[in-house]
Amino acid sequence: MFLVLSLITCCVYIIYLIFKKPKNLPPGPPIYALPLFGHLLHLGKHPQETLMKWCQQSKSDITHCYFGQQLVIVLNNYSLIKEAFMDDNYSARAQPFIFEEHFHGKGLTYADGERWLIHRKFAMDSLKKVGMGKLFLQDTILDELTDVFSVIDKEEGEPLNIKGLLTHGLSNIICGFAFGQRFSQDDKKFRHIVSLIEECFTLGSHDSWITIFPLLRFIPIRSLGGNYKQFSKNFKQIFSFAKQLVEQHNTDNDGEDKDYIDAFLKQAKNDQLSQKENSTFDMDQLISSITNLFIGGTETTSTTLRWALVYMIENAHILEKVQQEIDQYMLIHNNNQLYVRMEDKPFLPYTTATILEIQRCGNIATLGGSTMHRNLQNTTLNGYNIPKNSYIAANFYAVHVDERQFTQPYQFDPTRFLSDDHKSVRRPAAFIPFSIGKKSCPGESLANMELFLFFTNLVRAYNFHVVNKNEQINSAKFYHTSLTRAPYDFYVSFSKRLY
Ligand code: HEM
Repeated sequence: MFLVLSLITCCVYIIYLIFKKPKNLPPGPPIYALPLFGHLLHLGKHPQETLMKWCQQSKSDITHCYFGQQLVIVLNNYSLIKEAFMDDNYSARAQPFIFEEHFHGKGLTYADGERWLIHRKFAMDSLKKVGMGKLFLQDTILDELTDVFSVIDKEEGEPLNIKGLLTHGLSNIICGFAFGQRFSQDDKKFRHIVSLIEECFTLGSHDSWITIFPLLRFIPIRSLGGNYKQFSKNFKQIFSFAKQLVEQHNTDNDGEDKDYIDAFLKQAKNDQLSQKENSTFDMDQLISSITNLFIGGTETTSTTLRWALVYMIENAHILEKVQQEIDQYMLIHNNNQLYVRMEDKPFLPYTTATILEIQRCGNIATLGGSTMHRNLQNTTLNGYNIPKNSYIAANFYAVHVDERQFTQPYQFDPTRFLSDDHKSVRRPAAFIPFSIGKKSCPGESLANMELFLFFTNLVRAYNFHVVNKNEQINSAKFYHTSLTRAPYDFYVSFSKRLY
């Protein structure tokens, strides 16, 4: 009898936990949350688009839903995202199982509180010292571009999937200036690591079965484990690559810090010598931070550049205008210069506006990667209660197609970023591909430099086309959403331009 009563009590308690709902939450979606699964099964292939639709249906820019049992508050407009992300209360990171399991709250992206504050500042300061955001870094980027061009030249006329090539070049930039080592395009081991990162971006997803039922990973049935096993295997190899970077580092350097690893190891030594209690400068923290910077600084920029190719192929008249602007400017002002450089940027407003429009339409930041926040205290937003430890999802996609901010948002039109006389660039506040607030992307200045130098020089040097245009390229359909919103693989052939 006692056993039966205990069982009934347990069941009632579990049902209570499943159905208990905090009071005065933002409106919910038009679909009921399923026990255990929440709304995950209804999010579809492109969650940010579904969430935007749910917001529109509930006529509210803020809604709630459940990823499994986890309450998620979705912010669908710029002012709500700004209000939340400027507030320290929202500065913690969501910890989906697949990341928590690998980072254990260490590194830059998945650390919280004091640890995150210390290491975010340390990383920003030391990366700035070695070049991030500084003009001299462009020479490193242009060296990498030279290598990318030499591979394109070898393949001239042949269909080429530029993804691996771009990702390799961009990883090398962060590896070279931040970690003190670069790898040639022929380096098979590095190529392999880069391909693992690319694969992680496709495999990692917030809505896998493992996220809802982490214990499933112990059941040896492949379909239940989903992509998790491969994702985890890849991550372990990337961590071990980061470890090698540290081990191969020359630690006898007492002079100027040459890179981020140098600066970190020196700080760790100082903390040890001064017997600092609770120092967070340990090996796990270093390896996790390197992995965050390496992964964060690689696929994101490469995916944006692949969107650039997609939009330029779809909008040939815009590509022509960009090429004309660059050709005319370089012919008159910098005829002897091999490459377009950062100093030329103010004189290329149409080209710069085109890059911004590629970022707005490409919308690579999704909810599945490192973009969801978590609030540390119970609070209110827009008059609604936001319980402590909710996941806060900024729907950047919804912001960038919000008609109140961008007229005719589904049209690819760089002139929206130009002043009335088309002579300078204007950036509306609601353009936030790198997010806003204290947790916004620390790699923004590096990414902007890479995008400008890679894009301008690529379209100046080459024309490109797809062999099977109709089948392969379609910005409205031809993409997948996982850790980033990225075009499917496609092949283009390049031909050299005369300029
Ligand atoms: C086009 C390229 C890029 C885009 C669109 C992008 C976008 C973003 C976004 C939206 C976030 C989340 C911000 C938030 O939580 O509010 C983020 C975080 C982050 N990004 Fe980027 N990113 C790019 C390139 C880079 C690069 C080049 C690096 C490396 C230097 C990098 C490193 C990181 C790191 C470490 C974080 C986590 C920051 C933290 O939690 O404090 N990203 N990025």
